[in-house]
Amino acid sequence: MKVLVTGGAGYIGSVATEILLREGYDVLVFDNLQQGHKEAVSEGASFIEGDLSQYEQIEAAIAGFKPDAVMHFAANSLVGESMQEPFLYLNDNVVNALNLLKAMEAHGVGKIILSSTANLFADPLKMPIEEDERIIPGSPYGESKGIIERFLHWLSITKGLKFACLRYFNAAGATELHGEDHDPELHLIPIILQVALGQREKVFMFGDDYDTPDGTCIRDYIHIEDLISAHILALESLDAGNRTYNLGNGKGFSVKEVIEAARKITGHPIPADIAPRRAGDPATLVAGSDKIKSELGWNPKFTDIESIIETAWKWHSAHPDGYGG
Ligand SMILES: NC(=O)c1ccc[n+]([C@@H]2O[C@H](COP(=O)([O-])OP(=O)(O)OC[C@H]3O[C@@H](n4cnc5c(N)ncnc54)[C@H](O)[C@@H]3O)[C@@H](O)[C@H]2O)c1
Ligand SMILES: O=c1ccn([C@@H]2O[C@H](COP(=O)(O)OP(=O)(O)O[C@H]3O[C@H](CO)[C@@H](O)[C@H](O)[C@H]3O)[C@@H](O)[C@H]2O)c(=O)[nH]1
Repeated sequence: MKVLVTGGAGYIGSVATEILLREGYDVLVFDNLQQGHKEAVSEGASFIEGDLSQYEQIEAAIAGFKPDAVMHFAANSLVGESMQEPFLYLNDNVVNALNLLKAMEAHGVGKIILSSTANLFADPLKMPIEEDERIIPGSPYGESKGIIERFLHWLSITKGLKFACLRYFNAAGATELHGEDHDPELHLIPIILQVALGQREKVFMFGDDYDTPDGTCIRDYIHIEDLISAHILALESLDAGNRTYNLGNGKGFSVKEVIEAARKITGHPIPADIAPRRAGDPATLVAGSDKIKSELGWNPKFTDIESIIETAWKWHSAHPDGYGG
C-alpha cells in the first residue's frame, strides 16, 4: 500500500515513516521543512519539499505518487503560539488541509488519517476523556483541528471519503533513529532534557495554581511508537468504517512529576522555577482510550512516564544537537 505522509520530516511524521517502511508500506513524505528536517526522513522513503498552502504542489505530488491513503501530520501545532497568532491556525491549518483534501478528491484518494488533538477538550465533563466528550476547543489550534474533523465528516457523507481522526494527547519519547527536534523547542520533555544536557539553565513550570493536586498541569504522555501503531491499525480498519479515537495512556502526570521522573533518569538536579500560566492550557487532560483497545486491539507498550522519558533521554544524549549534530 502506498501512503503519503504530510509532515513526515517532523517529530511524529518521521516515526510514522520509519514504522510504515518497516512494515512494508511504500512512503512519500511531503514537507516544507518549516519545522522538519530532511535528515529525519528515513532512507527508503521518497521525499518532496513542498508546501500545502500551494495547491499545485500537493496536487502534483499526489498525481505523481498515486497514494492509496494519506497520513496528515503537517500543521502548525503549538497551543501557546495559537493564542498569539490565531490566523496561522484558523486560516493556515484549515486552508492547507482543504488543499490536501481537494487534491485527494481530484485524484481519487479515498483514505486519510488525521492528527487531531486533546486540545478539543478544554472543559471536559468527565476524566478520563472519552470520544463522546463535548468538544470545546482550548485554543485556535484546537479549533482548527475540530474544523478539519468536520470536513472529514462531510466529505465522507458527500464523497465517500474514509477517515480516522486520532486525537493525540501528548506525544513523547523517541525511537533509536528519530526524536524531537524543534527550533525553538517549546515542549516540556525536550526542554527538561536540554537542561539535563547543560544546554539550558532551568525549566520554567507554567503555573502552579491549577486545580490539580500539586498545582501544575496534568497531561497524558503517549509514546510515539504506540501512537503510530494506532495509526496503522486505524488505516487497516478503514474499509470497515470511519474511526475517531482518543489516544493516550489513561494516566496523567503533572509538570512537577515529569520533572521528578527526568531527575531520576538523568541523574541531573534539573532546576525548575514557577512562571505564569501559558494561555490556552487546560488544567488536566487524560485520555480514555478503551474504544481503540476494544475495537482494534491496540495495546500500548509504554505505559509509565519513566520508560517514555528514558527513550527520549537516549535519543537526546546521542543527538545533543538534534538532527544538526
Ligand atoms: N506533538 C504532540 O504532542 C501532538 C499532540 C496532538 C496532535 N499533534 C499533531 O500531530 C501532528 C505532528 O506534530 P509534531 O509534533 O510532529 O509536529 P512537527 O512540527 O514536528 O511536525 C510537523 C511537520 O509538518 C511540516 N509542515 C508544517 N506546515 C507545513 C506545510 N504548510 N506544508 C508542508 N509541510 C508542513 C513541518 O515542517 C514539520 O516537519 C500535528 O498535526 C500536530 O497538530 C501533535
Ligand atoms: O517550558 C515548559 C513547556 C511546557 N510546560 C507545560 O507542560 C505541559 C505540556 O506542554 P507541551 O509539551 O508544550 O505540550 P502541550 O502544550 O500540552 O501540547 C502538546 O499536546 C497537545 C495535546 O494535548 C497537542 O495538541 C499539541 O500539538 C502538543 O504540542 C503543559 O501543561 C505546559 O504548560 C511547562 O510548564 N514549561
